[in-house]
Amino acid sequence: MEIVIHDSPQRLGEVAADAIAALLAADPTAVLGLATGSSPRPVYDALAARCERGEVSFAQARAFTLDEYVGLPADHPERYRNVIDADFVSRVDFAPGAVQGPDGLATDIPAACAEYEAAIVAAGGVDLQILGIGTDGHIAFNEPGSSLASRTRIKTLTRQTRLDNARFFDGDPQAVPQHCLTQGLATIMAARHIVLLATGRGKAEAVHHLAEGAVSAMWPATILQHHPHVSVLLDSAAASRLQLVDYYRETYGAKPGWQGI
Ligand SMILES: N[C@@H]1[C@@H](O)[C@H](O)[C@@H](COP(=O)(O)O)O[C@@H]1O
Repeated sequence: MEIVIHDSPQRLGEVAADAIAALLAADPTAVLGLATGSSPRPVYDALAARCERGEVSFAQARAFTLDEYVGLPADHPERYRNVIDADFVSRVDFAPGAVQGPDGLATDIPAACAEYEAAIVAAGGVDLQILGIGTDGHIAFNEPGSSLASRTRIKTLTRQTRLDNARFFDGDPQAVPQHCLTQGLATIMAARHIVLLATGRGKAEAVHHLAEGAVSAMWPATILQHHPHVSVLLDSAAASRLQLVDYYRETYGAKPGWQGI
């Protein structure tokens, strides 16, 4: 797991955008994993700007989103599919139908989850997965206690996550759906490169567990310690509880410029 610390979220976004641009330059048909939330927005802003300048194209690429609330109407602005469209997909040149997400309105939820897993496999798997992290250490919507071997399924959100996400629902935690569909931890682990972004002191405890804690379903993101290629992009506040912070800064500072993340 590589830890990269920069104080500007824009700089973190550019580091992740560099990795995605390099991937697409090598393989224009690459498969991306997209995350909703505020943490990845600088990545999407950087990529949208590059696409507008003609420096990167998603025309042949495909993408899968991580998770979705169950039961939000198709036109609800907080439906994750609509959020990712507004934050990123509508700002670049993906072909129609190239971006898929779990169907939170499916009548047969287990079948929809199985189909989603099959679609990711049929696309050849995810080459680069963008991730955020919840304050309780969840990734996608894999809450504490999630099976470390889980696949796409329905989950119940914790009170903490509904409180955290109430800011998108006029501050009302009760308005945040109680259920979601989410890629499982094993689904996420199958991605070939994982780039996780976290900023702000509120994420410091979760980031400490992610990088330096014991692997445990109580902190689901810790499963990433078992992945061979994870890049964790942090600001100083999110990195503030890391014991080896000086070592991480020295290591990244001494890295050859050509190497990328
Ligand atoms: N399901 C999403 C996660 O995918 C995201 O990582 C997390 C943190 O969001 P933010 O980046 O806005 O802090 O929020 C939600 O719960």
